[in-house]
Amino acid sequence: MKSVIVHPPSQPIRAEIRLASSKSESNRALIINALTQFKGQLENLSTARDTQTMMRLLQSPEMVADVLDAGTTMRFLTAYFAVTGQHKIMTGTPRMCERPIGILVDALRVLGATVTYRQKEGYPPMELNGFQYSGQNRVQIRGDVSSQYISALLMVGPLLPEGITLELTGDIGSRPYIEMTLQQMIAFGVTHEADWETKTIHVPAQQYTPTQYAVESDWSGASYWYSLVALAQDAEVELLGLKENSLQGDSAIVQIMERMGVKSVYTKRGVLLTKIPAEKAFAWDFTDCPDLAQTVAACAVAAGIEVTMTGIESLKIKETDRVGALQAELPKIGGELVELEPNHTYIVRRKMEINTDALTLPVIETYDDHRMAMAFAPVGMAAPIKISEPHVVAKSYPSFWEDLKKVTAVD
Ligand SMILES: O=C(O)C1=C[C@@H](OP(=O)(O)O)[C@@H](O)[C@H](O)C1
Ligand SMILES: C=C(OP(=O)(O)O)C(=O)O
Repeated sequence: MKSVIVHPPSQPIRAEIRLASSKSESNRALIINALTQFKGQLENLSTARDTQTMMRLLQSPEMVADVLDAGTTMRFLTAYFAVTGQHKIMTGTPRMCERPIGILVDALRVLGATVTYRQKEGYPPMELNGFQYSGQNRVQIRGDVSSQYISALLMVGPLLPEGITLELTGDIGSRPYIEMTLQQMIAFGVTHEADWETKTIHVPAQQYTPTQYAVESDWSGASYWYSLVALAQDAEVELLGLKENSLQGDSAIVQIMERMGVKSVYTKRGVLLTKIPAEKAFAWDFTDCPDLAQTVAACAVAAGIEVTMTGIESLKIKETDRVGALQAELPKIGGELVELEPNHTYIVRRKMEINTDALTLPVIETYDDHRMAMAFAPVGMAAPIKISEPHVVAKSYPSFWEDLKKVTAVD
């Protein structure tokens, strides 16, 4: 289908939604379980394409590992195949081949991996050609480009003869994802010492213990439901399978949405979202939760809330340049994302009322980015909205449109 239209609901929304499970947790669990020779038992793995791709490539005897557009799959598998000495060619979609990987490859080379770039230095595709431990287990690595490089190295760290010591340099982005990695390693019996003052993480050499591990629902996917409740006239939604003490940093959506008009109450089955009054303006730092930025930006414009956003630099190297994509698409719903301080502080706000004329509906382009589609869909609660290339959601939340159809018309 080329596009879908999301219509405002014709009646109050009362719904229970079983979310997709977290692709971040799933992809870590799969790598770690592979390092137990697949002896553990993983439950509730995500149906996300990124996770399905990870499962397929972990089992595949083929030399070419095509990760499609899955960042974690590319970064985690590169470290896994490199350190386990497998001969592989790592590649992906054209966009994946524009997403940098040099920082991870440099670190793997320090440890003893043989890696060659097949096209452009620092970017996929690359060829992995064996591993011989260099005797050097202390690696300096930038923390401000992608935490996925750090997670990838931590997970293979216990296999190295002397473990691994990572010294993170610069600011640390997406830190909760690093902590998620460390917590999942603990769940499989692997210990570490992390000193966040000196930004040093040490994982001694040791073995993973096969474990039964159940993946939580996806808080990033939950964020679209929060936005929907914020924007609908009358809505109560229970999201099943979420926990108060989550490993996922995107559970910060609870605090953000408390300011945008949604109250969260944890239930036995998940979390119940209800409406409360919203603030008119507030500031939020997205350094720890970059995947929430698009949800908040689209919701802010539709709700008429002014949000000062920082910590969104990493958005430029994700599935698309998400800052550019928001700047191109928000004006179609009457909003703008303005850069106040170069590459640092942005403001997102409404400039004019949303167009509700069915004949001239705004068409939101999605740039092969699942989060562009899902972030703009809830705007349909306020006025009809057309979303282009809706199939993009398959990357993380394949049943998104079916779930949305439980509460409103989508055609
Ligand atoms: O480790 C992970 O599972 C992820 C880390 C984040 O990426 P960065 O570390 O590149 O910000 C996040 O944006 C991505 O969706 C998933
Ligand atoms: C950035 C994302 O994923 P990845 O980096 O794993 O492709 C995302 O899911 O928003």
